[in-house]
Amino acid sequence: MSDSVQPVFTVAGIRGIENRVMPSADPPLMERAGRAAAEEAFRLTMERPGRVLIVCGPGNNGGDGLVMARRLLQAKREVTVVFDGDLARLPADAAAAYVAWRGAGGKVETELPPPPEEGWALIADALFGIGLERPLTGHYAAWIESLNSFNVPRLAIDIPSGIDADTGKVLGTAFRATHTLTFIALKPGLLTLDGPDHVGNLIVRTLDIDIAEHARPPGHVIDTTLFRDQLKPRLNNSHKGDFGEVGVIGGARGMNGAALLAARAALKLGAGRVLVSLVDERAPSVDLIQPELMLRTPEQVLAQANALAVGPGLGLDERAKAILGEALALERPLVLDADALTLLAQDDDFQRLCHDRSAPTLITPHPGEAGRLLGTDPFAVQHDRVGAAVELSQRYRSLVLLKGCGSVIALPDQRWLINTTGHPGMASGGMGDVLSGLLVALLAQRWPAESALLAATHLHGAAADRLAREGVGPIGLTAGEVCEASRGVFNGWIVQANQNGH
Ligand SMILES: NC(=O)C1=CN([C@@H]2O[C@H](COP(=O)(O)OP(=O)(O)OC[C@H]3O[C@@H](n4cnc5c(N)ncnc54)[C@H](O)[C@@H]3O)[C@@H](O)[C@H]2O)[C@@H](O)CC1
Ligand SMILES: Nc1ncnc2c1ncn2[C@@H]1O[C@H](COP(=O)(O)OP(=O)(O)O)[C@@H](O)[C@H]1O
Ligand SMILES: [K+]
Repeated sequence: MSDSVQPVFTVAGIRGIENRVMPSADPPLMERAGRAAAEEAFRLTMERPGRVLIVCGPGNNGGDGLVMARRLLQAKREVTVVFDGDLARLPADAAAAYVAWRGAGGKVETELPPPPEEGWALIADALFGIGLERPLTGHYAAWIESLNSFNVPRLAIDIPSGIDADTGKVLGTAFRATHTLTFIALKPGLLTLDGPDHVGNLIVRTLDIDIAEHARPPGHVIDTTLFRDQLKPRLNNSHKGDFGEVGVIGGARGMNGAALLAARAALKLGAGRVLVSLVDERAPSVDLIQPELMLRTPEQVLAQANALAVGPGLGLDERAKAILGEALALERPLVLDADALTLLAQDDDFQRLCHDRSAPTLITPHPGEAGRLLGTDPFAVQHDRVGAAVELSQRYRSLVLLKGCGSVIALPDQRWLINTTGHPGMASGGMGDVLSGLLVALLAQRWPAESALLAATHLHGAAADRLAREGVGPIGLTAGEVCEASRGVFNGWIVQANQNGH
């Protein structure tokens, strides 16, 4: 894994690093964290200096806030600290931070005071960090609701209070930050589910810890360096046979478009030839918008394609089952999406076939499909997206993409990655079909399965992000537009990856 790729740690992993580093850390980690938070406060209030409100909780997150407060006070800034915890039960570092704050002449409020006449210059949330262990209720919840109502910069220390650091779930209520300064490394909860709606601009401060020296990260954030080796310009002396033959099977009655979208996406991402089978006897025999596509029977597609995507709009009938069975028996890279996943979830024989394959299987469920595949429901999946993706990968011996806000990829060796491209404008019909098409195009071009899944996932979101920047969406963005834009983004990546002689 390249050094520049951002590591992601669960709470257990962060605690492990803390335990190894803390005993000999000089200056202590809390001093470093508080100083980093004070620096961020200076930056955020540069244009509008004024009184900073820091709300501190009963654990070490509160300690970070108290160090931050002391640093600001020592720099002659006006600071209001709110803390109503039990001094006797403060952890040692936080208790020391409290004593130092009082020693520096700092005062402590036990209730949220009204803002000064000119308003708060900044609100810092140091209530709860990675130690949150149950939903916020009572006065803490009321404080958070009140803090969220101020239209000023709102800085979360380590993680917005109320967000579960491992899952991104809101526990009760959660601070809505404009900025989050997180320590040591990223946590999954900042990147997936409700996290992204609460963190604002995300800043990581490692606190001068060389993480690689202390732990192997279980997760990473996807970026283009992870598949840069595959981003090669084509040789001049190439022909279409070099770029594979994609097969897409789906598109039952009323769902023709799903398979056509996937097939068009495969074409736009450079597959040499794209065969598509619409399992609807009355389907057209040509795609007049994209006549380059070759419409064939399922049998022809299964026989010919060197990588297959099965499922978009496939339906759930006997014919669909027969096609899925045959596709699983072929030792070629296989993307299963949509109805193929529902069929897989229902049938032990399919599951056995899937488990025994030696060619890569890539499954791309949304939380509903993932729930079926795991025998649970979408709520259980969303409750722990990373855990669900890893479990799916193990159970189905597949590479898994669990879609949604902060898509999670899990690999059979238990590594996982989170994708940060994309936006809620993508929550519209056909988006997943386009992703399947992008993915199968890379597989047909003989990309390794892992690189193909990372690249297609990242590209799909990056294309949607580019469109939104250009005013195409987020609202009203269509899957077909993402398909078109993916081509441009991908070609740009190839140019970029091959500059400077790489
Ligand atoms: N341990 C260390 O040395 C360092 C810790 N750091 C900070 O410390 C944080 C973790 O500290 P802690 O482990 O003390 O955890 P927190 O400060 O996040 O919170 C733990 C405290 O909150 C209570 N609590 C949890 N959920 C609650 C709820 N819903 N309602 C009311 N009380 C609740 C717990 O009983 C405990 O007293 C990190 O997020 C980071 O900000 C940093 O200073 C870096 C170094
Ligand atoms: N809120 C969101 N943020 C980021 N990406 C999203 C969001 N909602 C949907 N997407 C992406 O859009 C795609 C939707 O796929 P899917 O649910 O299978 O749609 P469909 O079944 O209509 O094809 C996935 O890649 C998903 O990750
Ligand atoms: K916090």
